[in-house]
Amino acid sequence: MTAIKMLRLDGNAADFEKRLQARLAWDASEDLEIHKRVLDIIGDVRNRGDRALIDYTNRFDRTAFKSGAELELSSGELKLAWDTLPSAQAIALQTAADRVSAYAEHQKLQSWQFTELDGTLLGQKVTPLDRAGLYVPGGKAAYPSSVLMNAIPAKVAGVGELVMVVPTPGGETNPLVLAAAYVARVDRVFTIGGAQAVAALAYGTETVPAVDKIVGPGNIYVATAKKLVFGQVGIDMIAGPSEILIICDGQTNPDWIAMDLFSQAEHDENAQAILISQDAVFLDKVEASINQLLPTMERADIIRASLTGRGAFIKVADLAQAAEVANRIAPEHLELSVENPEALADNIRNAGAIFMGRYTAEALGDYCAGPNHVLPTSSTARYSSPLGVYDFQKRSSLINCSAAGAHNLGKIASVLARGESLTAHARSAEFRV
Ligand SMILES: NC(=O)c1ccc[n+]([C@@H]2O[C@H](COP(=O)([O-])OP(=O)(O)OC[C@H]3O[C@@H](n4cnc5c(N)ncnc54)[C@H](O)[C@@H]3O)[C@@H](O)[C@H]2O)c1
Ligand SMILES: N[C@H](CO)Cc1c[nH]c[nH+]1
Ligand SMILES: [Zn+2]
Repeated sequence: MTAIKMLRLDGNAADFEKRLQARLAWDASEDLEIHKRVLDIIGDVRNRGDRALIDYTNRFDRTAFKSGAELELSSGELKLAWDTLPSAQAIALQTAADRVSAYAEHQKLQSWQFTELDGTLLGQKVTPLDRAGLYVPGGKAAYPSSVLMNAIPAKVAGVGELVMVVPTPGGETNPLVLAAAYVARVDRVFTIGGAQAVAALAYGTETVPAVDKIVGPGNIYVATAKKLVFGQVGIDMIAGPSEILIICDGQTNPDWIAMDLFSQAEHDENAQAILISQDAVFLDKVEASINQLLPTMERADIIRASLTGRGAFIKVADLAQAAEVANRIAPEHLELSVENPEALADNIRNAGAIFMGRYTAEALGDYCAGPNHVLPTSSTARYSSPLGVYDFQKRSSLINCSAAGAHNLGKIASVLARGESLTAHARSAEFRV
């Protein structure tokens, strides 16, 4: 096995910015081809409904479904999966679900209103979505934890109906995924994936009900489909390959840091794992740990491809510069493996989730710490936030004018409406003055 040599970047080099951006760039060379293929799939599912859904599912997931009804799992199947789960798994799943739920309760938006002096009431009414679609990835790996992370905030928000889709390659259902759907009280589960599942959720078929919003991560076909159906339905975000950025002061066990980098690299050949330190000798030690630990990993090939293709070690002058670089990268996950993580966190503006201190492995957040693991990737943490209860709630403005309020506001509206030459607007307001 050839040793991995991590790409080294120097934060003070003249070409640093250029080299960093090149490393962060997400290869979009195939995008147009995939875009076209996904558009075709969506169009076909819209036109032919279940028939197209079944054809694509059988083709891409190597299944042999004949009718739409076969695509749905019964509530009995979900319960059976839960009832027959080994007790250690059942306890872990339930504990994780309880923690995710307790955290989500803090995120609930509440309706509010206030009354003005003339008796006019203004406010905002918060309403859960009627029906949400949850995409749970299932191509290369099964993700029971993603079931919890997507479904629980929706339930806490009070969504009327939760419809989950998950591909079952080769027709194999994953018991832990089904048990997670049971624990999270998902209402309906369909064994479909990819762009065809997203299209079915967006437009509905004879079997799959159309939803109001689709959430959840997935591969490039899923992400592209979500982009294309946006507008017909809401979407949470376009989640790209997993990312981890670690800032370490050089005092954490290098094996821990190497394994934390592996933890996200093992998701995908395109996952991104980056380490920043002011200590060049420590970077060497972590590289040695990587090479020592890699042969012990089950997903060594994926980790190797990820680290060599998209990983990097960045040497900076000090932790202040490390924070600056992290803000530019705006990673999905940021570990602050330093002596005083609170002080460093004060300087962080852009990150999906911040894991503070040497003991806070990112993996804990993936499963059971409580915060959601569906997070903004590809630098989108500059402007977006983790999946949460608020993604399943919408807001309506409330206006209830008293007679006095209608009089006061009517005069203002009239002037502005006439300024826009919108006479009906003006007269509608004036009638009440
Ligand atoms: N951000 C997060 O929170 C999070 C969580 C879990 C997983 N992930 C990511 O989600 C992704 C999951 O990807 P996956 O592939 O394992 O599962 P997936 O469920 O996203 O994709 C599988 C589906 O892709 C479709 N597909 C495969 N090849 C195709 C082709 N040639 N043409 C058309 N459709 C095709 C098939 O329909 C298949 O059902 C990974 O990148 C992983 O890192 C992210
Ligand atoms: N790290 C992933 C999000 O990037 C979530 C996950 C699920 N299972 C393990 N990890
Ligand atoms: Zn993970």
